Amino acid sequence: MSTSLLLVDDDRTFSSLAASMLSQEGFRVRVARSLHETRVALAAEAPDLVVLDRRLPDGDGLVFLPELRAQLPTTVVLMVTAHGDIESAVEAIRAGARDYLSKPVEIDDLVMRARRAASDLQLQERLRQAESVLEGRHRMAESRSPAMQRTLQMLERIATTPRSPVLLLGETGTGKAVLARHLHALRQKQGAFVQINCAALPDTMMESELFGHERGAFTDAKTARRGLVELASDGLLFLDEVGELPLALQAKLLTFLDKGAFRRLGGMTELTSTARIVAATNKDLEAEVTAGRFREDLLFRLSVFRVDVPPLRERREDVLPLARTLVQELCSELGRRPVPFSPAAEERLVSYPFPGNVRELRNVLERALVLELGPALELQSLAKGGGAPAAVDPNAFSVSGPPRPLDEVERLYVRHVLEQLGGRRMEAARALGLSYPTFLRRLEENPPSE
Ligand SMILES: Nc1ncnc2c1ncn2[C@@H]1O[C@H](COP(=O)(O)OP(=O)(O)OP(=O)(O)O)[C@@H](O)[C@H]1O
Repeated sequence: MSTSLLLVDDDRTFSSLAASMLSQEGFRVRVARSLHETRVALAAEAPDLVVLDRRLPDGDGLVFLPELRAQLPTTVVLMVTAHGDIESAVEAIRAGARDYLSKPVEIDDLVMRARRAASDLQLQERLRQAESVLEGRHRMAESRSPAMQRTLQMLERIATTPRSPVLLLGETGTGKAVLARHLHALRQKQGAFVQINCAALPDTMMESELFGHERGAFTDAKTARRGLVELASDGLLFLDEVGELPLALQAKLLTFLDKGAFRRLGGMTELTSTARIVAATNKDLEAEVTAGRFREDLLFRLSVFRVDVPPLRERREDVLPLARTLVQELCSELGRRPVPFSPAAEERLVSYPFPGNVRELRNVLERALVLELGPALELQSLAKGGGAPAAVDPNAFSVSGPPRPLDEVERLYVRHVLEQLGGRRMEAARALGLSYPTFLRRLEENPPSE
């Protein structure tokens, strides 16, 4: 999404020239020539950025600033003041303006400052998104099993070491992302926890996402952008599905791991970051090395600390406590009172193999909470198959009601296959004959009802 900007200025020549330059830079620009027009424009659509002149025909922009800030606290304001009027500039900053420009305003300067504000805004948005994705998904249930206890003790020791990389190995849905987050919390660092799925983006986008790009590095690169490696400095960068990282990027990651240094896409300057890298995979990386898809030297480098995350069937003691925690969490999301398990449901839970691990457990519970209406959860669906179906039964898929558009049916089918395979995404992609990135995209177009 491009940044929306409201330019408040009554000088017609200046405002139309500035508006056209800013539009060329990719901003969505509207112009207001008075405070009245500004109020109307703000009510119609909240802009990301406002460039606000002081002297307007029906009032003073600086007097209006507190009203604007109260109405739209996240909108960034650049104040335009008279030449040499330092006092107003200071007052504007105190009242919450991000920056100020003195008259006569150079259009290049205006564009540069607007660009800088926009890139700060995008950064905040990306961090907010990364955090909201994680929120509610990293709460770790208590674990009693010896297998998980060993894993957690190892993480505690690793947390005391400085920056060596960590490789989390385990089947899908075992909680590798949850453990990466836990390691970040144990380290008590100031930096952010940032995560990315290495299969989710095409190669060049992945490079720019990870290492950032300079302005003009490619056609759409209107502004320079910091990559996740920079954003996670003094924090932790979690690379999920690292086995899917393209070979060229594997080389770049290796250089970063060796030297802590990297270059943005299209950049000449060597930058540094103190992000700790934690990678995860459910693939056999040794086999990937043999097949020529994964660099052996990167595997060595990532393997300083290899942590096995046990599948749920090897830690049955954890199933019931986990199930109770997850039910509580799901009930609060659904705005319901917690529902207990019937004794038969508890038995089913401990004997079911959960090939999709904790993710499958969560899915089973969520479905039951929505579909079962009794006073206790029975989890009959676990009794029927005695295990997740080994293959997808296409006959089990039906769409009732009036004819639906083909893409909608396709989306429903993708979801259906994933459910039949107990939430195991890699297997679902394979069953559908889709590449993993394509599968993830289809899935995102069709989010589960969580
Ligand atoms: N110890 C735990 N406590 C609470 N929830 C957990 C725990 N472990 C896993 N989960 C939940 O199970 C689901 C899957 O966990 P997560 O995404 O961490 O698995 P993963 O091993 O990274 O999976 P994949 O390899 O498919 O990316 C998430 O909804 C997560 O919140």
